[in-house]
Amino acid sequence: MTLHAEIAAVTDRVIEASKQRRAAYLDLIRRERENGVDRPRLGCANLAHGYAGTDEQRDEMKDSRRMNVGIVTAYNDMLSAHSTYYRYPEQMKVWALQAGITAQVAGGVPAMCDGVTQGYPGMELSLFSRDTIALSTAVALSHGMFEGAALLGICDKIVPGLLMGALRFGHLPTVMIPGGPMRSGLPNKEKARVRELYAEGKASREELLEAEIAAYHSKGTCTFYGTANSNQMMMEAMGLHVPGAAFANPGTKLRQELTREAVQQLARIGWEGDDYRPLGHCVDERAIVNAAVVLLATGGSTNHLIHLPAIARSAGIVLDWEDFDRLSKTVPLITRVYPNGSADVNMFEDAGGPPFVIRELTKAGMLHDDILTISDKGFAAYGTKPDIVDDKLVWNELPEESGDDAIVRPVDNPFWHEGGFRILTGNLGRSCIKISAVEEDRWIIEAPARVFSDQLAVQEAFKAGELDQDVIVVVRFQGPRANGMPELHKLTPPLGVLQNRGFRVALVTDGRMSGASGKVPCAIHTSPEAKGGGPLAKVRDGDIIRVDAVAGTLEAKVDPAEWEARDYAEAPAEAMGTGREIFALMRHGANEAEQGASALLAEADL
Ligand SMILES: O=C(O)[C@H](O)[C@@H](O)[C@H](O)[C@H](O)COP(=O)(O)O
Ligand code: SF4
Repeated sequence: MTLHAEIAAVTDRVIEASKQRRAAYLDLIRRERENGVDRPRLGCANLAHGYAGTDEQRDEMKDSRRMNVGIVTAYNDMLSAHSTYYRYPEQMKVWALQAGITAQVAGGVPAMCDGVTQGYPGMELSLFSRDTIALSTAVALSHGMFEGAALLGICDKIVPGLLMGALRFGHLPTVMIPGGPMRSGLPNKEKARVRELYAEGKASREELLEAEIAAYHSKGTCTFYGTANSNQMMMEAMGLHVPGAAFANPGTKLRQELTREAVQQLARIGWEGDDYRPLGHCVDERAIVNAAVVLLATGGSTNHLIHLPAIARSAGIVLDWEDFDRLSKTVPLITRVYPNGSADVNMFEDAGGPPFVIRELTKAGMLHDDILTISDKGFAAYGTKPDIVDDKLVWNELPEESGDDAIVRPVDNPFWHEGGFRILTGNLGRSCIKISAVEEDRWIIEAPARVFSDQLAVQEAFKAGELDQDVIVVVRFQGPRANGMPELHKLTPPLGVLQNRGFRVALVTDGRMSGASGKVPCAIHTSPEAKGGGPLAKVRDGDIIRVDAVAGTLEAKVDPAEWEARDYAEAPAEAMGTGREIFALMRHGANEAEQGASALLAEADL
């Protein structure tokens, strides 16, 4: 397969931009393998402490020829997606012994459910929970007791955080182990309809709660194609899962066997054997470009415009929004999964799922098919479908045709000839917009601004009928250094109602939206952020603003001399409560969204 010229050119740009950092990273993980903290170097007391917690396996663990796997788990009952991990370590320890290795829980990491905190103060810890997870992963693996790692995480910031931490131990072979989506409940579009009725006072709270519970009804990942499920698609394209593991439902034989295979595959790629596959070699510039390509081809979450650069930097790789913009102009949109359509991930999986996407993009030369995957079947395996036949895990070729061309299509018959992402630039800064879920007649919005400093005030203004007009809602001081860059997804229903009423509306913010946000045009991640002097701090009510996703511009149409002379609005005081005050260190040190919005990376000069 010949690689598409633009994919090759963007990859070369990433390689060039990463040269020094990547060389330093590869040297670090070489040194860590040769003389880092690991079991052979630990003293007897240290080892005794390390074995005591799993004394039932002490004899096997003392046999240092056996690989010991460190399990890092994000289990909790707050995320429906992660509640499925409850018994995983127990099972994995048994499967490890069967594979001639051992496994221990190296540590747990925190995980926030953005669905629970959406619209509430906890959401201001959401982005920084990613870096907290990275730190917790490093604490777990710093015990030096492991020759491999298994990372149990699925949702939004958890996969990025786990990878950011584990990549600093990139000398270890590492697999990502997903848990799968819950089965389909109330369709996402129906859920959104009831929300809009409630926002208009046409549905009761009881009716809304019933609809929400019918949508989010059991263990497993939510079924919309948001940040969590975008993670799974990207992990497949990076070859960090067992092939095709993304969307098998929890509690099924297939899910169990995929997890067993992950443990057994780790045993096969350990560093003593001749098939050593360290994480830091798997995650290279090509794997990162693969992740960006599948994100764009599937209309994935805009949060990955922040998380993927952060993951990349943790491996010495520099990826920026220009790379995304260029890839988006080349990579076609070949899936329609909510919010970019009405199907959910279970229907996407049944129609062909990630294997279909990977096979089709590979055939079109849009993916690097020579990356080092954790599977020894090679990258082509990620274009095949796992199944249980005669009680055994097998991989089958997919049918040539899509199982449903309203959900997933081949590259030569896409839903749209390009991905759904654009950079916007202008006198309001550098911003991102995802238009794959926005009607084409709303890609250019020009209207008077209404300016807010928090999302609750927007909801109050909506309820008071103050927004019933063409309007560009500006919500500023939502950047990482202001209040932790929360998602403003609770604004989707009121803005959607205004749009349904026929008004021309758009959102402009230095904050984020959810991967589940869709139909309203939103210019997000606007940088430099308002706090500290970004241009959004100059906007005033009534300014005419133009969001133009066709030309790629974001402008306040204000006389330049007046604009120049304007003062910056004062940032609100930093909030207290819900633990926000102890995250000040992460706010104060955060770099720009395009670099990952991370104090961790900024301070470590990554
Ligand atoms: O980026 C994402 O995918 C979102 O953060 C998602 O994880 C979050 O849970 C949303 O809030 C869910 O959508 P609803 O709030 O509409 O249920
Ligand atoms: S997808 Fe979002 S709402 Fe669903 S479990 Fe994960 S974090 Fe929570």
